[in-house]
Amino acid sequence: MASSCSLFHSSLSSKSKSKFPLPRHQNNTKFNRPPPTVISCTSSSTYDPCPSTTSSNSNSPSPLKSGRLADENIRDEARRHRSIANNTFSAKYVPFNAGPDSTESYSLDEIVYRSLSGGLLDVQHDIEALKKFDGAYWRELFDSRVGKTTWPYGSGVWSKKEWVLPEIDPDDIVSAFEGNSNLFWAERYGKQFLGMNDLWVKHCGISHTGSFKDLGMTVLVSQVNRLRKLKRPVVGVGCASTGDTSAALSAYCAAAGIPSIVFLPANKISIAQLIQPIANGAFVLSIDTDFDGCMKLIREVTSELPIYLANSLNSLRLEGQKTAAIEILQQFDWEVPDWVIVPGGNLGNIYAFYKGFKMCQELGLVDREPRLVCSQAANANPLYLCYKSGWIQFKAVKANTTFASAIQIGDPVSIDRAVYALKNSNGIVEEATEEELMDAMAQADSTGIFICPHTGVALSALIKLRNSGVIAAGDRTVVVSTAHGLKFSQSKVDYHSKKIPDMACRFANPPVQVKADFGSVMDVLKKYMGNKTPNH
Ligand SMILES: Cc1ncc(COP(=O)(O)O)c(C=O)c1O
Ligand SMILES: N[C@@H](CCOP(=O)(O)O)C(=O)O
Repeated sequence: MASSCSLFHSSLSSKSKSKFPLPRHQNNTKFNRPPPTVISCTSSSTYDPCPSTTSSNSNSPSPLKSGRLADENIRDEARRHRSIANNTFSAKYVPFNAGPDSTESYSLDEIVYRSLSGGLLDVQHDIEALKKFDGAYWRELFDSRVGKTTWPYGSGVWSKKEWVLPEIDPDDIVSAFEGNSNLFWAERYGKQFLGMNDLWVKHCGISHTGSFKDLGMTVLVSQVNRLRKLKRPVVGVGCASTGDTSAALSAYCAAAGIPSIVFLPANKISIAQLIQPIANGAFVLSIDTDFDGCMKLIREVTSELPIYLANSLNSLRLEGQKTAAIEILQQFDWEVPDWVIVPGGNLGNIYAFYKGFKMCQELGLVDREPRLVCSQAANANPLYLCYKSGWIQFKAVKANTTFASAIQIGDPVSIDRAVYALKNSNGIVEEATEEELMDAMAQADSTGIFICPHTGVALSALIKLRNSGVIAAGDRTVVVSTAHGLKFSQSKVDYHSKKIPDMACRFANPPVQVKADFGSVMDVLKKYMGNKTPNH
């Protein structure tokens, strides 16, 4: 979108003591409540998902107040505890939605993105091993790790490590303690604009690089770190991006000292997004095409060169992203909301949410799943069109320019995953015009939220479903905010400048130009205050 900001020429411009040691799954006993004892370091056949503070070395320096030894950092500490852990959980790649007869599978240490038939892959966990622990066990384990700095559980993703990458050594993990993002009650927005009392925004954009992509990228880059230590041929990690995947990839790679290569569609992402990989030292290619063109190129390149593919075609990413769903349940004290609304582009995230909710139900943490809504920009709406055809026909589209630039995607790689997630959650797909999404963003911002345009797309879906009565006033509804509004400030500048062609910008709030003298300022303020009533 062209920038027209004449109005803005000035300054607008555990150390947790092992709470749950020694589940007795070796003899198949279902472990309902954590026993009160502390883990024994001599027990070689036990698994301690939550490391204790007990030192395995009696000659070690005495613990600091924090429980860490005097010369230890948090990684050292995790390493010391690792000797007492015997991991019994595992995961592997299988063809996505494979039938019960399929025997095709791959170790997560293999470099593979597609099944033999060319279809998508999925990370399949050993659910039977996880089921040896009941829902109460998992709920309490996950709850016990929130708000700590214990490596790696201080991360909202790695606090669910057993369900994410159970076999990775904590020493290989690359984490910025992502996740644990704010789920906030949109009280005024809900009441004023939608007559709702139980509307929530899951702020995944309040994150290390400003979007939900951090959740998946910590997992992918950690696995790459492991692969490189295993001497697998991975010289660098690459992605095509509309700006958020590239930001996350470059940051996590930079933290681990791994080269990153990003393919960006020239002039189609925000300045804030563009500068992120540049600043993080990625090799940035600005390519004269759109995202779908970049995606095609990176797929070709990664099949020729030892560059590991970091887009969500790679199912590892979704293992991290699914933790946002688990987190939502956790934040509601394991109560299930009625609706979760997610903006969709390449369509990995809607499946990740489905998978997170599904695992919680399957493993007994909750008894049902929410209904999912995926919302697209009308200018890039292939999933919406497929839904409207009764799921009969999917056709890629040429994505047109949208203020929701991170979802300007016409040929989503995870279309099959998205259709599966929506069909199995009694889901709905909606779309939003440019005016709808920008108005929704402006209204939400006016209640103090400051969302990105993609979240405006999700809110537009909510508005439509409320107006049609599909979502009821009392339904507990979560809108997933996928990126930080500050990454997309130019779209807000354009809107509040009222300079967007063919858009009324009904909720614009342009600044008032005023002379630098007391009288002029007083005149303007009196006029402004005359319209307000005192609120006693
Ligand atoms: C900010 C933002 N919101 C939503 C999405 C859509 O996520 P997905 O591609 O997983 O559908 C993306 C990326 O595509 C994004 O960057
Ligand atoms: N919005 C994404 C598009 C690519 O999605 P991915 O999840 O497949 O990496 C981005 O920011 O690049």
